[in-house]
Amino acid sequence: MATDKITFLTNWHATPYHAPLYLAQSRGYFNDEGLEVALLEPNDPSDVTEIIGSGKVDMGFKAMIHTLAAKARNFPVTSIGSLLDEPFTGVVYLKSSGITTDFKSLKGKRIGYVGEFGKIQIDELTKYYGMTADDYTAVRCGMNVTKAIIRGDIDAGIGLENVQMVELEEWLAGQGRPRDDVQMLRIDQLAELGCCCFCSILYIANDSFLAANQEKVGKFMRAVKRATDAVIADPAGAYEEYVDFKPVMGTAVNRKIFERSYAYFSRDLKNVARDWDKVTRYGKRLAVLPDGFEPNYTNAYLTWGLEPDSTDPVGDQKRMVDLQREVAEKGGFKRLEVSASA
Ligand SMILES: Cc1ncc(COP(=O)(O)O)c(C=O)c1O
Repeated sequence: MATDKITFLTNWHATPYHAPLYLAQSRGYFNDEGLEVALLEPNDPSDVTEIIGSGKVDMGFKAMIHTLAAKARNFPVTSIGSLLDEPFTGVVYLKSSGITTDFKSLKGKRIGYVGEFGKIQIDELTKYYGMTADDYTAVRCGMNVTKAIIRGDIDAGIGLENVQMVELEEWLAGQGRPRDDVQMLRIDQLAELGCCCFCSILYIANDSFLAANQEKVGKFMRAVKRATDAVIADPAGAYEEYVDFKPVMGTAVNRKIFERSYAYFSRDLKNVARDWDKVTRYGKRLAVLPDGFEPNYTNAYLTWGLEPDSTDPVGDQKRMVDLQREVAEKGGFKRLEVSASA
């Protein structure tokens, strides 16, 4: 039996930064485009590209590095747009762990990672800091990195500034401890990448599905763009609707995660060519991608005006640090005005 429904697998269990996807469903934006969409959640985030690449599911969300690696491993997928642009990712630790801003302080520590690539990234970094992969213990944690830090099972773990850091900040506050006891060693800075684009979260599609359903995919992207516009225009209202649809979003921690994710939403959903070039080079450096590998993305399904690329991506990152610090301290919804050429 066949179904006309588009199946869509998220990169993580339902999380606050998935708001545009769920809003497109709850407001009927998919239906307005004549689409029916089944939204699915993984239990192991490392399954996602394999499931989509093998055609068991049509579309989904995944980070850039995983999307590139999927193609290299013969799970053919293509990114057709961006959900989150460059959310800061790194080794998240509590000051009490003895870890400092010096990478070498990871020596002898237990570092949690989600699925696979976190370990590959840390292993590669150890070389630059005169260490080897045996100088620390890598612990695979799946979606439980925050819990493992709280339980003391690991000394630090790979996470996002707008998710795991927020969870730990709120846990610390609940214990009467200062929120800034949680810190991050940013992987992009340690690896001198100049952007956190390897962790940009993308809309991806199975290549055969894409080839056979171009019009449908264009409609899908129109629906999520409409929802993204709605989230950016009225984040508080959009979030209330998300809570109605997914009651688990209604916690204080999830509201904070949403505030901290707001600045990272891509407004035009564009795949940024410069970022793909950088991460393709990084993937080759990590030996995850072969020489001559061509990145798998297209903006062909984004049928609205795309914004010009930023003229100062490094400056944008610095301003983003300040903006996120302000949001962490004061709350609210703030976005960066990106410096773009006219
Ligand atoms: C968003 C995101 N999650 C998780 C990871 C860690 O990768 P893995 O889940 O394969 O360990 C990365 C690595 O870049 C990432 O960008």
